[in-house]
Amino acid sequence: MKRLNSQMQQDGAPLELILLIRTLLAGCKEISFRVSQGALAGVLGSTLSENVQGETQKKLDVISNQILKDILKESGYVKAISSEEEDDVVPCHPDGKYLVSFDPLDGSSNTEINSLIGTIFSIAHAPQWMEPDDPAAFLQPGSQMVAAGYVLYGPSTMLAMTTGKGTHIYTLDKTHGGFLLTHPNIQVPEQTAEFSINASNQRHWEQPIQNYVADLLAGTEGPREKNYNMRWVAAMVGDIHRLLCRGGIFMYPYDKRDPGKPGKLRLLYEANPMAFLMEQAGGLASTGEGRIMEVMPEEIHQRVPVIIGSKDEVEACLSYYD
Ligand SMILES: O=P(O)(O)OC[C@H]1O[C@](O)(COP(=O)(O)O)[C@@H](O)[C@@H]1O
Ligand SMILES: [Mg+2]
Ligand SMILES: [Mg+2]
Repeated sequence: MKRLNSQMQQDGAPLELILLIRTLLAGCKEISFRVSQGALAGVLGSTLSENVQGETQKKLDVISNQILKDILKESGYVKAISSEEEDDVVPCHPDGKYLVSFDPLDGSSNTEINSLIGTIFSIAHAPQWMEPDDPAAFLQPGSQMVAAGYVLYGPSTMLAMTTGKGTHIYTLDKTHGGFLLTHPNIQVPEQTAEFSINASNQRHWEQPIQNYVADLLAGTEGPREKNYNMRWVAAMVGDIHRLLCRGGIFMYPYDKRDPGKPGKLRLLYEANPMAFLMEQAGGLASTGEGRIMEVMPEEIHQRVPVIIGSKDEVEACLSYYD
């Protein structure tokens, strides 16, 4: 079975990017071990401190963030980091060629119930003019990413990654510690009968999503003339993994609760990397108004609405916005 290294070489990734990704994944392997220890490691539960987004941090969030930060700072390949768990940009090496954005632990409320969680990351070039502590360099559209992916900590630890030449899924062989290519060049089915949305927010949704979901729920008696099933992992990383494996549509739409928060998910380290993976697998990723990867970020923790998944179904959803 092919190893991660040879697939990245075959896809034409430059050596320094390959070395950076290997470093990042060494951190993820350590997170995978910590996560698998669960309550035994004494790492679960809340620290009762709040992160920049006002959510209570779980200890594993803090630990995962520290692991990735330390390993990337020491590597020399990275000029600066932006992380869900850091208020500001973290300066690294002045000569580092890359910028890394990550959500160290996505779906962290799932840690308490031993359910799916993961790390999401995106990598872009660091401009030469940039000072390592300057957040401005992170404000580039997702179309500038050179690599993106996630590591899913489930019954097995899996990596989904793209360097712009297709999306590949690897499985961590825990006997020797390497990621092996188990699902090369995946293609998301264009059609689906499965959708994911947190329906408890329904009263807050904007009208196009209200109308679209109502038509899905109407099943064979409605205009879509087919019955849909619903799935919700409560961790974007788990929902997107299901979509990559068998298709579907995932939505965290704009809702009317707080005009300052256009959606829940963060552009740099949640929406953009998932959009890159999805597009490279033949799917689509939109805000409802345009392609996620073309959104120009205004700040590093910016939130965006997300409509992502099987091509025909995302297009059907977007037709409600016309
Ligand atoms: O079920 P909810 O509360 O609507 O939120 C679920 C969403 O929140 C998130 O967990 C946010 O990620 P974090 O755990 O990194 O804050 C997404 O992964 C997920 O899709
Ligand atoms: Mg998250
Ligand atoms: Mg998180």
